[in-house]
Amino acid sequence: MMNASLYGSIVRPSPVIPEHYVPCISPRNPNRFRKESKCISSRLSSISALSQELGLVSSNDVSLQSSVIKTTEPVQEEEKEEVSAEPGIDSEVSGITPEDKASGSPTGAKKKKEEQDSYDNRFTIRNGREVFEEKAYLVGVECKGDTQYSFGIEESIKELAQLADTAGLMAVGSTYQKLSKPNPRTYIGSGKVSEIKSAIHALDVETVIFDDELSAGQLRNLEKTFGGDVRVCDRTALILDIFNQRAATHEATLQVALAQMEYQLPRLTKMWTHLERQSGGKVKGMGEKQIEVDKRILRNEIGVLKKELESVRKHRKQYRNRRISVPVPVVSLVGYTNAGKSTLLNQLTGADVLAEDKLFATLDPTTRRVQMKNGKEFLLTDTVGFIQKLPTTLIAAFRATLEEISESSLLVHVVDISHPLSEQQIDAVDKVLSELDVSSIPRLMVWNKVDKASDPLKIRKEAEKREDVVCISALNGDGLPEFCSAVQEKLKDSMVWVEALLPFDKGDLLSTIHQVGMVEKSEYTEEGTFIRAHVPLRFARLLTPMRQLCASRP
Ligand SMILES: Nc1nc2c(ncn2[C@@H]2O[C@H](COP(=O)(O)OP(=O)(O)OP(=O)(O)O)[C@@H](O)[C@H]2O)c(=O)[nH]1
Ligand SMILES: [Mg+2]
Repeated sequence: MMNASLYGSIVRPSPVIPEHYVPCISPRNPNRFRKESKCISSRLSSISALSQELGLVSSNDVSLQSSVIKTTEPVQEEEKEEVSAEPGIDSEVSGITPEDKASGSPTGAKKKKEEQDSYDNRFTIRNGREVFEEKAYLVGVECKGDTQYSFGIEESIKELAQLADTAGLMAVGSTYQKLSKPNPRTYIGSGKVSEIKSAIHALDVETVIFDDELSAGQLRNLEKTFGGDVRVCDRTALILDIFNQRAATHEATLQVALAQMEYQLPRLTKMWTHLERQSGGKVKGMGEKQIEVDKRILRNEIGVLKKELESVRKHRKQYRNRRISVPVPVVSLVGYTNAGKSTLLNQLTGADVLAEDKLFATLDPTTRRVQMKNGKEFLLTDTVGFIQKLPTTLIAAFRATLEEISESSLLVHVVDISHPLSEQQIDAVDKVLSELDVSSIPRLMVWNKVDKASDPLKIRKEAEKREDVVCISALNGDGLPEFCSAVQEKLKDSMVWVEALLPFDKGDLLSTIHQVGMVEKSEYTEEGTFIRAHVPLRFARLLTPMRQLCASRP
């Protein structure tokens, strides 16, 4: 069974794959089994399990030999290499050698016991599930002249560590490299590969996480070089894994499962490696056949998932259409993950959306009605947070959910202004928004967490100078009345100006106009009530006959 862990770790079975197909095995300890263990890597577990179930390859048949490191690939130009370790962690080789561990001496036995104890302590509860806290080593590359991302490499790796923590991994060290372009075989240069290999042994690393998306070949080459039981994954797989852990609704689960499978499809090369290794590299043809079978299974699964998603979305659309028939403007909260969107929704509506200091706390949109003191109201929708280098597969998978955003009357961009990288986070959010069809929707920017900023006064003064910025503290409620007024003002931008004469029997309509529109004049006449107001576009259509009535008024 031990070799099953080779296939990467454990993902919750996709909705279409029966649970018993997916082996849940604690890494590096064949005696520990966890049924719903949710460890890193969205790679291959379900597929390999399926293949085994079908008798295509047996995990028991796969023998693991410790791989010999051969870094024969051409050396990539390495302009500057820098190593950093997490605070308190030395990325140099530590005192304990594998030989010590294996020794049967009394100190060896004591060490072994300590190791077992610390191993046991690494099972923690994340997102309501027990996960094994794998030791992860983080690797980044800064490409010279790459202006695509405004985050610096160190900042990006810090964020990767946060993502790893959210996923339930323990980052034990990190390193990065500045290159003119990534190495096509191993992403990083061969010198850096060797350095990471040393760190893996010294720190007992189980997973190496790269800050950028790796190709199938790069993943395979790195795994081969690092050795059989070290997992290699990238930022995308990590984010997918977090989403997989966090998905709470049927639709989110389906979306994430689909994104994971689409991510896996071009990376299905693992079987080939195993089969090749199994018989001394002479079964290439057979391995390729195997991959084709796997790919076919995966494509079928993707087809089934897409169909299921379609039917779930139909239901949601019907619900949304029902909501649209009520002419209350919809305001969507967008922003970087952890900016405080859910906290704001909770404060304004008394909702109970999970808000916590972790990345991607929210995956599903939640909509609640906000009733203001002046009787006006609007609907507020909380959405999934964005992040720099957001995988395109994920944007595509969540497109339907994000459609909520494109149908809203106003976008409120929530910014964590206390964050040292708030400017960069704003850029990253704008970048994602530019990929969605929302450029015509008015926007309002909210600087949140002013209470946490080092100089709140300076921030407030800066905000005053700018148009469309409101300072708030969603946590303690500061600035929320100003926020609601700013929303009202902004909503005007998406409304149309009407003058209409409402017959007296249309009293309901009149009170709705007062509720959702901005009435400037309301005058009783002999024929009915004459009003001048800004109203939502959908509502203006309802008023068309009365507007004509007004136009024909002498
Ligand atoms: N000090 C302070 N903390 C805040 C404020 N608003 C939110 N927070 C904290 O920031 C963390 C993230 O808040 P969330 O509301 O979950 O953030 P989010 O934008 O919904 O995050 P995702 O769902 O991950 O995209 C939580 O620990 C909140 O308590 C604020 O105004 N001041
Ligand atoms: Mg949230």
